[in-house]
Amino acid sequence: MNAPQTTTLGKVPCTIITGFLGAGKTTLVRHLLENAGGKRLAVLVNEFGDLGFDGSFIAGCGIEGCTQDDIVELPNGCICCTVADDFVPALEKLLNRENPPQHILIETSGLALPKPLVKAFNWPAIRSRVTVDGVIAVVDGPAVAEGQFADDPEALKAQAAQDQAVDHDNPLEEVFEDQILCADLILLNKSDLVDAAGRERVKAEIAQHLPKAIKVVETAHGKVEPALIIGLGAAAESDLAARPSHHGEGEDHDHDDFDSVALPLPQAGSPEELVARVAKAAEAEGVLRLKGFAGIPGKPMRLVVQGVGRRVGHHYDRAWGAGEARDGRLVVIGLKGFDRAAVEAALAG
Ligand SMILES: Nc1nc2c(ncn2[C@@H]2O[C@H](COP(=O)(O)OP(=O)(O)OP(=O)(O)O)[C@@H](O)[C@H]2O)c(=O)[nH]1
Repeated sequence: MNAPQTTTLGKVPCTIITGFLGAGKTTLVRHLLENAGGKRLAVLVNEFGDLGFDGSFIAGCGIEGCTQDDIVELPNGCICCTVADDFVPALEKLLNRENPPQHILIETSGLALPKPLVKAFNWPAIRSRVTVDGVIAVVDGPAVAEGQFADDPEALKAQAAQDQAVDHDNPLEEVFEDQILCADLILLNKSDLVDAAGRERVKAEIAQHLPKAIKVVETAHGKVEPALIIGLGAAAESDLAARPSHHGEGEDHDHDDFDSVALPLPQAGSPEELVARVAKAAEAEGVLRLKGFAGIPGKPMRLVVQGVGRRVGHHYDRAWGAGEARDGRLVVIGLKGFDRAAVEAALAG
């Protein structure tokens, strides 16, 4: 392959939004769409679970000027591993539109590594047409504060004592590190759930993982001035060496560490009852993320349930369509071998 061009002139800028499961990527994308200031945006959204949930959630938001065509779903698991089959063709399709977007937001799945995606911008088919304007890593403040991505300190100590290069054996930590190491800007999100001391601890933890200083901006519900995110002009595809990764050239990203399943979510008598069931499911060994929707008898709206770690939230997002089956569904993502039986038992009530 020839050396990548470094000019960004005439290219459509793309912002890659990365961040662990449930960190707040979709929330940020919605905020950016709502505050696009007249700019024609399009969104490519990739999910690990097969529910097509994030896409429907963004598309159903009723944002003015944002049509169904502007939201493209890439549901095949993990964008970083399906670059040739899914990502490049989807991007070309957007660029070939009669009225192409002025800026493209790409929301990766929470388990995707951003670097292979940045690299894909050097593919001959697209490299003269698009550039990575910036990679934004959304960090789940409370999850980091609670040590979710911390390695087992005993294991690290043992490795160091044996003079072995310190290698993370924690798939959560590896994904987290790869995501922040690729970033041009980090959003410390869910700042409303962490006190000031906690936020400082999280920043120190982030800094510990980074070889260079990257700006960290505190956000709640992804509310950030869009100009901070859009228009960074990073041309990240020409700057790959500055973005180290745990996963080397040609090395496969090990999805075998994680598992996902879509389960039916039976109706419950009340939102509280449904949330209680989902919260119980969230406690099952190895579960990382739950999201889905269900019907509540007598309610014309569908109820969305979101679990990140053990925190479960809910809200009504839209009315059920006329004749639409009110079958609830829940995507559960966890570490390989998570306790599916316990999840199913919890959901059955
Ligand atoms: N309290 C609080 N909740 C938040 C914040 N940002 C997002 N959430 C909630 O966290 C949950 C996950 O948010 P999403 O935006 O769906 O996260 P995501 O990163 O897109 O999730 P995946 O696509 O599954 O990886 C939702 O219930 C959000 O409402 C925040 O700043 N504060």
